[in-house]
Amino acid sequence: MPGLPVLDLRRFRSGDRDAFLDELRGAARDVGFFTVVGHGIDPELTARLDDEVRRFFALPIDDRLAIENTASPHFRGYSRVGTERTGGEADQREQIDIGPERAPVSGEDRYWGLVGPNQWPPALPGLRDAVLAWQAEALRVSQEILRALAASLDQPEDHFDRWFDEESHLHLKVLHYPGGAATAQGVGAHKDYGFLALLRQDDVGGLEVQVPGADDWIGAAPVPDGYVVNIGEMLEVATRGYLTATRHRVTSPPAGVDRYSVAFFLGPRLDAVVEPVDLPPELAAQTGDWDPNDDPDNPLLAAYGENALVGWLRSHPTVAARHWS
Ligand SMILES: O=C(O)CCC(=O)C(=O)O
Ligand SMILES: [Fe+2]
Repeated sequence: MPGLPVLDLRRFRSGDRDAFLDELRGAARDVGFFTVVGHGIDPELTARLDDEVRRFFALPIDDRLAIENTASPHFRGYSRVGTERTGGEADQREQIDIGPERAPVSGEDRYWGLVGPNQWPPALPGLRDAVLAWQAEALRVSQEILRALAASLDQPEDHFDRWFDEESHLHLKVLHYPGGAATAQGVGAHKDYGFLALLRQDDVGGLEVQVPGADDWIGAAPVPDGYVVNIGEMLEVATRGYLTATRHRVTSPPAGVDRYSVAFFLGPRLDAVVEPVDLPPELAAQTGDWDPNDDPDNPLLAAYGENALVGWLRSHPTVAARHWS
């Protein structure tokens, strides 16, 4: 089974830059997924993160439920196996949703209600530190990848930078997929919103990607110290479909095997409205008749915040009913 393309990020700042950008553009268009090595994230930091994540999911259920997301109008905190839904079906994973550490704000548009504090587990004080340190590194690496993508489309490197100030809507998920779950749907098929996602996965496997134009799914095989990167819907919109937000899913591990992952989503400011990238003519000629609203179940809306909120309301109905009705 072919895996994902592997790209060494160090080539972006080297004499090999042009060849790297060609490969990056090809991977981001043809697959929408690739594995990045040469990212510079300290393996000791990653090991500390992995350790805290495993400890969290090993806590007694009451300690996990102490930060249940139903207490948070901002969709932050823990959710039990089966409570998150994708494609109308329960996902067989438990998780913590974490966002930027900020106080609530008010604003005319309802999506400002997504801004607010995180919940951290009192029973595991080390988790906060490890997650926030890793989040800063994930932000650094994903912004570097976004700059490389901009350059690969013949734009100035800093083309997207203005959306990513201190109010950017970053999102991180700490995930556990238990083995032998009630169904094979670890997480159902979906695309990610935002610009990019960066994923730390263990060596179990189970992430599968539906390459555009193909019906079958390919496994995103784990690469030691590699991070899986995928294109989000905002980048697909911004490039009129030149870059591809690819559908993906996770199949539950077999009985007796647990899978852990941490996903980081690079989201812009909530009020960011994506403007089309002025693609060079030879790339624009390949976008054809792309239509942002061709999927009626998943309309791509103009303001990022509205797009994000629709996703949250759909995937967490209990939080939606309690805080957003
Ligand atoms: O856990 C994974 O490997 C992927 C998770 C994912 O796709 C998501 O949460 O959006
Ligand atoms: Fe995803």
